[in-house]
Amino acid sequence: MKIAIIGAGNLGLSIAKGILHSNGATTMYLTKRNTSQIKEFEKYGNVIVTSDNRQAVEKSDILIFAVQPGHFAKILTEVKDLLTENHVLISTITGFGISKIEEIVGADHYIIRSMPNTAISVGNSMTCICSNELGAKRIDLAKAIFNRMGHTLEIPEDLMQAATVICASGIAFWMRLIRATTQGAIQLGFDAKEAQELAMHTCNGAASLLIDSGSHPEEEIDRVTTPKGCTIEGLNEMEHQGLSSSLIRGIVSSFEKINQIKKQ
Ligand SMILES: NC(=O)C1=CN([C@@H]2O[C@H](COP(=O)(O)OP(=O)(O)OC[C@H]3O[C@@H](n4cnc5c(N)ncnc54)[C@H](OP(=O)(O)O)[C@@H]3O)[C@@H](O)[C@H]2O)C=CC1
Ligand SMILES: O=C(O)[C@@H]1CCC=N1
Repeated sequence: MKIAIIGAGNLGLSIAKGILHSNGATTMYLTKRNTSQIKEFEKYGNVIVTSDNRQAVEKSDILIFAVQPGHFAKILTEVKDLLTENHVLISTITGFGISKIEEIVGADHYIIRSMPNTAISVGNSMTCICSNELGAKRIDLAKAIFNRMGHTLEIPEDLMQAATVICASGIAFWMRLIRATTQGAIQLGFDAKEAQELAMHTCNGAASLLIDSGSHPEEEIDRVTTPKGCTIEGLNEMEHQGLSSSLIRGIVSSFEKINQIKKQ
């Protein structure tokens, strides 16, 4: 597969690393205006770093756009005359709907919207995807690309903003929970490195339990909470302090913000 990542910033480079990690491309173009910080990627023989978006589009079949929303329309306009019937356009851009993409390049292209997260760099993204009418013919291809780098779920486009909050911003939310757990562990006597090791592997174990068993979180909680024991004591105190409520409120605030950004 010949892949171009237009906008090799935080997310674009995470995708590039995921693709390299999974040997997922025959050639990969990485573009940004200032290429000096990412030249090192050319040490991988099949990677070309350039600021020339048109060259990247001409030489690739799969185009993954990962620029800031304010830059996207200009870039699509810059390359639209080069788009052929073979190109698959995959946008990761927040709040930029399929209809807006079609307005610029036309509806006669395979257009996919995807919402991965930065864990794609280590092959463990949760990626939601949807497509335009024609793009439905390439959705399995897009799923295959993202499944090599984590887990994929096809969703209706009107859930894309919610998916951004849960999956993309979600990385930051879970990081803060891991960090807080680490701070608690330090207070209980572990050094900082061990505290983080304990926190992140326990987090990983909790998610793996649900993924492997398909069980509900409360079932797993019931298996841990000894009557009159320390777990239920801690859990109830966390809830008295608003743990679930603050998480839900944070998610809803994030969603309200994303909807404001979309209107701008
Ligand atoms: N970060 C995340 O976790 C996630 C981000 N997203 C979405 O992905 C998009 C990118 O986000 P993020 O990676 O954080 O943003 P960044 O600002 O880190 O990356 C955007 C990149 O685009 C490049 N760029 C700007 N203009 C051009 C241009 N004309 N041609 C080529 N490249 C250009 C910039 O580099 P330069 O200035 O050198 O050109 C920059 O490296 C956003 O729309 C965001 O909403 C979605 C899911 C997760
Ligand atoms: O914070 C943001 O607005 C973007 C979208 C999801 C991740 N980063």
